[in-house]
Amino acid sequence: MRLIPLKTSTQVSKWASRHIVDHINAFSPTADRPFVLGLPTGGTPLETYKELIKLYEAGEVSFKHVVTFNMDEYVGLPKEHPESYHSFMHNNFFNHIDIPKENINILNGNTDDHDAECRRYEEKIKSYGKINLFMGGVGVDGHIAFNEPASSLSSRTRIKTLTEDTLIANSRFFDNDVNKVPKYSLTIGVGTLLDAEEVMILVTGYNKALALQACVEGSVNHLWTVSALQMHPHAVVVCDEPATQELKVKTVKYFTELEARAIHSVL
Ligand SMILES: N[C@@H]1[C@@H](O)[C@H](O)[C@@H](COP(=O)(O)O)O[C@@H]1O
Repeated sequence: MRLIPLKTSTQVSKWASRHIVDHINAFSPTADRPFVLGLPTGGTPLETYKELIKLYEAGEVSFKHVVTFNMDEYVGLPKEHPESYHSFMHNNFFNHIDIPKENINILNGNTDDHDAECRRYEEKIKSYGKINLFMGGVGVDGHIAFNEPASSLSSRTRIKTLTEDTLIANSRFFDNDVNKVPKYSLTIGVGTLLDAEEVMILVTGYNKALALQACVEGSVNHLWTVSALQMHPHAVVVCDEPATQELKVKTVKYFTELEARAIHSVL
């Protein structure tokens, strides 16, 4: 695992966006050989999406031959609802770049047959071979996508019940009314995520410090599904200083020295 310990969340977004753009450009995608990018929602990646749009506008990257798969979607929330992950992704990213509509994949949380929809999603990912780079965030309780505590670390795309903690955390997007937050989601599994060629997780803020500790220093444990990243051959965790407050000084020093050049690139 690589840990990139940066100072601020702005640096995290600059590092992450540059990392994505460099990967896409190094891949030289074509219509027949697209770059496959996994994407998250949430507050954390918002700045990274803004940076990616800036890099697109500056002519540094094109998304014409990029295919995307989103991590998750609420069940039963109309696509047009302002807080659906469909709306989030279009408003904050897709509407501002040159990605063709047919290259965008988001789980349909409004189907009658959730299992069939999840199978379809897994098969569509497989039809491209693999996801080249999966970006993600992490929940306060260490969940990745909507793989809540005690999710199987070999899980695939499926329906999940959201925990009370997640309902409370996400109620900030629903008038602070926990009753308005959908109770279920469709989400890629931990196994689906681990199949990606590379996984990059963004962790910012004090409230994510325990999740970062579990991810980097804890043992692999289904109660902190983010810890499954330790099993991945190419996992990169990009964090700001507040998120490191539960890590050992030794851990932070170790990665800071190891990643001095990578850290310097955004200072
Ligand atoms: N399903 C999403 C996750 O993919 C996201 O990582 C998490 C944290 O969101 P935020 O970045 O807003 O803290 O929220 C939701 O639960």
